[in-house]
Amino acid sequence: MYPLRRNRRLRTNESIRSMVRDTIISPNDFIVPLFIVEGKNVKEEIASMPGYYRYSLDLIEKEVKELWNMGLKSVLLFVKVSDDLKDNAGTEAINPEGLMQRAVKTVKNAVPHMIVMTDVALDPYSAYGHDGIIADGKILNDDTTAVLSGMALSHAKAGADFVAPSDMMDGRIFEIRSLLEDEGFHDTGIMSYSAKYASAFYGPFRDALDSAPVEAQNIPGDKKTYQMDPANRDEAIRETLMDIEEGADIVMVKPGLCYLDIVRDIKNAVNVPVAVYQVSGEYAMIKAASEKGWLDHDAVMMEQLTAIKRAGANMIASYFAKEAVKLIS
Ligand SMILES: NCc1[nH]cc(CCC(=O)O)c1CC(=O)O
Ligand SMILES: [Mg+2]
Repeated sequence: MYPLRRNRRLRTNESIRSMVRDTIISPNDFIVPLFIVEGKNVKEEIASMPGYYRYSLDLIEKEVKELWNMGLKSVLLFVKVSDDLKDNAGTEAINPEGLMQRAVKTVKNAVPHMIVMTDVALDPYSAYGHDGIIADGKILNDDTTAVLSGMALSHAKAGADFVAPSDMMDGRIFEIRSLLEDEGFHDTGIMSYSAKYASAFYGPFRDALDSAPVEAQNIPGDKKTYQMDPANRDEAIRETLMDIEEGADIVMVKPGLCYLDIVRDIKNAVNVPVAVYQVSGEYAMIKAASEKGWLDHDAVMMEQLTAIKRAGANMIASYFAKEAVKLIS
């Protein structure tokens, strides 16, 4: 009881605060998302993600070497596909000479020990911006998972360390794991976007890849029939436990900040590493508010990353990875 207990004693100065601090951000915490485009010498800033760029393959080499030298150990690759290669079947997604497949080789060549993760989903390849094949007013689940497993296999063949299915079709982890095992890719891991919500915070990402879903064939221009309802909590545990049973090595909660209750629920419920994706809209909010002078950029960035880790994240996919590591080193 007060005055025997005075909580402020442990906050007296930075020395004692650092000794009692629970959560420390380090370069090992991060997965760095990278946006890749065709072309040469391309480094274009994404309008709704100030300070974040799309790179052509020749410049990606230099970028991943820089990341590695900063202590960052993992990248998550996304490709921007030109409109003429998009269709309803995701044909280009399994092209062994596609941009993603070449990107994996480029990164592994440049920095062999960098953990390369690849996005597995049809939306960048879909004429409709959907993560699945569409027909008769529906997103076809099982036809889609058949393509996704082929896509994952082609990434594994290119040298990906982990494939990261971000689509939320049912059963895709099982389909992918089974095909990877059948084809001898026992060591290729799966990081599953297992609890991914139908969030409005993905807007800037869809600008980055020109992949926003459109209304077509009686299907609305949103992803609510496959991504989760932000109102639901227990469903996130069900989704996550199923993906672990189906063979996921790492599970993920996405987005981050608004879903930290889910992160903690899942952290308590599973015994595999939990990743959190601090998504494009979360990045954009901090950039916009700090450009206006309304928030302290670095302080808010570190506070949010710390909160995500404190909630239970073993790793964080974040567009702030480089800036955060620069700040703490
Ligand atoms: N399957 C696509 C995918 N993979 C990662 C993100 C969002 C990432 C971000 O906003 O930073 C999305 C967008 C979506 O589901 O529409
Ligand atoms: Mg699922």
